[in-house]
Amino acid sequence: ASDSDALLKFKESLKNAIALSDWNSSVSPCTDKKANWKGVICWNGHVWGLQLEKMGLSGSIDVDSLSSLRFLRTLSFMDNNFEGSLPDVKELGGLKSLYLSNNKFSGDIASDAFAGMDYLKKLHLANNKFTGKIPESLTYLQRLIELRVEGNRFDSIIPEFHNHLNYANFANNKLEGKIPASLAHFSRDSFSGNEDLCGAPLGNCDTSKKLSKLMIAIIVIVVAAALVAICAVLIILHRRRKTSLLNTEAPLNLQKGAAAARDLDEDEQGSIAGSDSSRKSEPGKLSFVRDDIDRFDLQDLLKASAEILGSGCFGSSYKASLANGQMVVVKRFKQMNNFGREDFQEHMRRLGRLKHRNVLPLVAYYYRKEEKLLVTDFVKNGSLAGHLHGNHNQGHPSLDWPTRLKIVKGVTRGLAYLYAELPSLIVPHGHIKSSNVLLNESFEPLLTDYGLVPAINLEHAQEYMVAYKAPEYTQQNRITKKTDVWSLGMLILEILTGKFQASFLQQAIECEQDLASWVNSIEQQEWISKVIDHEMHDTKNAEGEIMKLLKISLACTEGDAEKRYDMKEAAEKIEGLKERDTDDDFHSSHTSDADVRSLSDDLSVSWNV
Ligand SMILES: Nc1ncnc2c1ncn2[C@@H]1O[C@H](COP(=O)(O)OP(=O)(O)OP(=O)(O)O)[C@@H](O)[C@H]1O
Repeated sequence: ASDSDALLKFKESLKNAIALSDWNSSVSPCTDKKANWKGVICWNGHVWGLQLEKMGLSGSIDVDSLSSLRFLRTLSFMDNNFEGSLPDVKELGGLKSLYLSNNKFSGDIASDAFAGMDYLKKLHLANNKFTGKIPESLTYLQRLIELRVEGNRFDSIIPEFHNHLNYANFANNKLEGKIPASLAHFSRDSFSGNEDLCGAPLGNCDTSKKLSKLMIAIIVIVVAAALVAICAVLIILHRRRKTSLLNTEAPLNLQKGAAAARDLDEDEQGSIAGSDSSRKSEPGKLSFVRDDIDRFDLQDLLKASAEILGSGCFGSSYKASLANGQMVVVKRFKQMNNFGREDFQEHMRRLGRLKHRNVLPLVAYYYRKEEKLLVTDFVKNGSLAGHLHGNHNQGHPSLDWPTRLKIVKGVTRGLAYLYAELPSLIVPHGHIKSSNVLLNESFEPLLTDYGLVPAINLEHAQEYMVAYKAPEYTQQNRITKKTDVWSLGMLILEILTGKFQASFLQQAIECEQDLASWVNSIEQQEWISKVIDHEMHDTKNAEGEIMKLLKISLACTEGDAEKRYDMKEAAEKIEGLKERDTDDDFHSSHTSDADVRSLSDDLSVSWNV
């Protein structure tokens, strides 16, 4: 069967495959390197990979159909809703990488589940509900270099690995016993959250620890038994008293709604504060950080008709239409426990005070220990990502150069404002990417998801947030005041090339270069013909300015942070750009950075960083 038939058959077994609506037999999935179907990665006209992430997919994974894709080397189904046992992946013997993290797969994995997968280099099974033993067959895959199984329910001991893993993560399972010597060089984080694991890099496996645990267990049982006895006595006394009152009392009416609201607020203990931290508890209330909008409460949100906008790396975002016609977006954050309640409220109020035409204001928040909600206005024109990579398939015109320049300038002004207003944050934005740039009716950009790095659990932030994809983090484990500038540069490259920076997804497909290295690998004379997005029509009299912006974006994405522009320089250069080349610099496509015009009059930010 052709690749097209195989994929269409594979799609039949998926549920909720709305995102794959462009998969149809009228066009083949691949033309040479170019993929015509969403989520398909092509090589020489063949399907080389599938990257079906964050699509809300469920159903079953039809491995049989995939096995007829002869060139299939990489598969990712991360961040979906797949359930049930691990698919029979060993049928796909040519796979080099397999990413199944963040689904709901469950059950034991057969010991030979990966037998014969001799090309497998990377395997991610994290954050599912797998149980039982870590499959033995993994330990013999000679090419395996990266293994992530954290956040499951694997138990028993970790087997000895006979291969050379560069990275492994077993954290947050129920593993026990001594860590095998072959894995002892990994960091403690790779094993944390397994109570009964011991040996390097964790503590010694001494028996006294086991004994003291036993003692603690005995004490706990004795204390619990005593408490039960006391409670029993109290209940008997209370019942006696109650029977005497029953004759006079009206029947108790437990309203369902009230009970539900209490459930939702069970850890609130009535202490959600509003904009005034001293305000008394108001369970079930949203905390508003702005005064200029009509208030609504959590119940209104729960009752509103809601539409899921997408699931990002923190949780899902919903558009809610309130009874009064107001439309808001509610974003749920699960991994946001870095701050205690007080500090969280303080931080939200700080973000709530921000006011700039290119910064989407926070409207309200809701605090629970396990989950936070952030509420913003709904922005009708959607995200820049949608306009760059999706909408024109659905009949929307692509963005022209003047609009792209306007967006770049707006984003830069918004970012410069965040730098000025949040000087204590190393990365005042921290998560700049095209889905976090929303466009209003006149295509003025609005930054969202800013200022959140300090609130997000560090491990989660390190894995998913854009700031942590910067070279200074990947190479030297640090982020700096210039890190957001790198993200800005990457965003500008995406805007100019129309290409998506794949490494911003949880995993970079192996052959994918980053955009900056790709542009750098091409001769400058060829940039206009090869690099810039041809959907950006009518660029004839603007090529000089486009070249300048490309150079600025490369200076912003410079790998060596020392040499990289700082925010002030980047903003000045960008402000200097014009929609059209003037006569003077019409032939300036090879001008040096020094020629790029500097400080413009309308740079209105005060620099206090
Ligand atoms: N206020 C808003 N108005 C309109 N669309 C929005 C709004 N906020 C988010 N969106 C869109 O909803 C979708 C889901 O957003 P969400 O923030 O949950 O995920 P994301 O931006 O894709 O990833 P991440 O969680 O990493 O930020 C995105 O396409 C985003 O552009």
